[in-house]
Amino acid sequence: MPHILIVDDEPMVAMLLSETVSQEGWLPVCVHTLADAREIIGAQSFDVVLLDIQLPDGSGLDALSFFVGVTAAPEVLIMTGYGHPDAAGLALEHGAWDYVEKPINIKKIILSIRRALEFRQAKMAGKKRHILKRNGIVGASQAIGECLEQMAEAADGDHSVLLSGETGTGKELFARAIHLNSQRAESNFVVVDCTALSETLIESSLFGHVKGAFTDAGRDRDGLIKLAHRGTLFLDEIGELPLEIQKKFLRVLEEKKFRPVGSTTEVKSDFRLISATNRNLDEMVTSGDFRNDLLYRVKAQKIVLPPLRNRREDIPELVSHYLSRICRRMDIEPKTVHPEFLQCLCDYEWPGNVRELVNVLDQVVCSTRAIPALFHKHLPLEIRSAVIRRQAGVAGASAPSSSEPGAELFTALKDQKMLTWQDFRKQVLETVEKTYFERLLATTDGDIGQMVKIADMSKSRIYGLISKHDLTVKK
Ligand SMILES: Nc1ncnc2c1ncn2[C@@H]1O[C@H](COP(=O)(O)OP(=O)(O)OP(=O)(O)O)[C@@H](O)[C@H]1O
Repeated sequence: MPHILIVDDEPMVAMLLSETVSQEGWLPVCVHTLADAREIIGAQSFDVVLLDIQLPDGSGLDALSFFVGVTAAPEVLIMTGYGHPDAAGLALEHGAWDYVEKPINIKKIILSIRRALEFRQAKMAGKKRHILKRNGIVGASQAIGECLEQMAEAADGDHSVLLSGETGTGKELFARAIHLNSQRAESNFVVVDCTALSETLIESSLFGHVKGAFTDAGRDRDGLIKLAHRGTLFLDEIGELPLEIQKKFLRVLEEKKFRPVGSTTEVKSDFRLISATNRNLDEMVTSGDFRNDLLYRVKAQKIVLPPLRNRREDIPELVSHYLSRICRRMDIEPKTVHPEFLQCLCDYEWPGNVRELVNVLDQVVCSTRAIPALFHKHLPLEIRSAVIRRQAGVAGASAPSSSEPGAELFTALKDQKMLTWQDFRKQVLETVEKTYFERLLATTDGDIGQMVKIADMSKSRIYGLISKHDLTVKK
């Protein structure tokens, strides 16, 4: 039910308006000062405000910018004294929906409120359309935010989109999200895995065939392109399409019609194309393995999905999202996660990106079904040792000269003052970590932007390590 705020200091006018509004089935609230209006609008949302100009604590006109500036701002109807055309014009210029002159003509004001409500409904419906369905895309990093913006832009249009990125970065997930948010969402999303189609089958899979077109063609069959009519065709790993098929597919893209294998008649399909690749198609064009004219057609918009190691700050959210999902699926209690477990996941390089992370979590949950808390030792050995090797790589890079922290540990080793391997490793890593961040601070003069770039780590993690070792920029 629409909520109407009436701001008028004349009790008779306020009462009359309130009764009229109620009779229309709308909910009125009356206040007599600007201060009260400001207070109530901060606490409750209204669809329309009927605002008098002359109020005991100021001018409605001056307060107009406040009303039209609040979140989910109401439509404002200014009530002016008779013969104040300037005030009416000013009100409209400053964002009022309409103005009515006093003394109030009930019919006129009801009509104006109705129109304001209709306009508002249409405006809200338009806004709702643009609220993105994330389709399970997790992450709040700047990199993912930029991809979501590009996804929204793609969903708004009907042009071809090329998604590129390493394996497991979410190309198919984003392709589905574009489709779901597009005007084609009600029709099919047809996936064509170009790596899974054999060269002999690819043509009939894409274009369909008629009965008798080849030995096994016992009946007519529609191809995937036809299935995508009015919907979206998703060509996964488009770089794998044989050159001969690329040529035929280019024609389909240009003319939106094609001939099924063995047929003499052309078939039409109105589909939107989204393609994905983890190969460099520009290089494939140079080497003659991909047609330039096709590339030009498939990448009206290109979205590059970042590898997980470049957005490590999303790892904790991904872990929590997938852990609860996996536990739900396996019908087991949710698990808690020890900081060291999470740290190790954040430090790993993730060559297989989110897919690899999901598989690792699956593996961990399977092997710890009855254990409620996950620790570092529950992670697969290859992940733990890869992280250690990576950190030791950093250690190697900052190989200790005798004047640097860390050097004494190596000297200790040379001098045969042996520690246990655990203690030695821990000390080396701690010292090397400190040395690395000391150097990083000195090299960048404490510029966090540069540190993020050089270390390839998130701001929060860098700040965390700097504070752990109590470091400051050395002048
Ligand atoms: N940002 C993300 N948020 C949540 N899940 C993600 C995200 N990115 C990828 N995934 C998950 O990772 C797995 C792999 O994603 P997807 O298949 O979309 O990757 P891809 O880039 O198409 O991989 P490939 O190139 O190997 O086909 C899926 O389970 C997907 O749901």
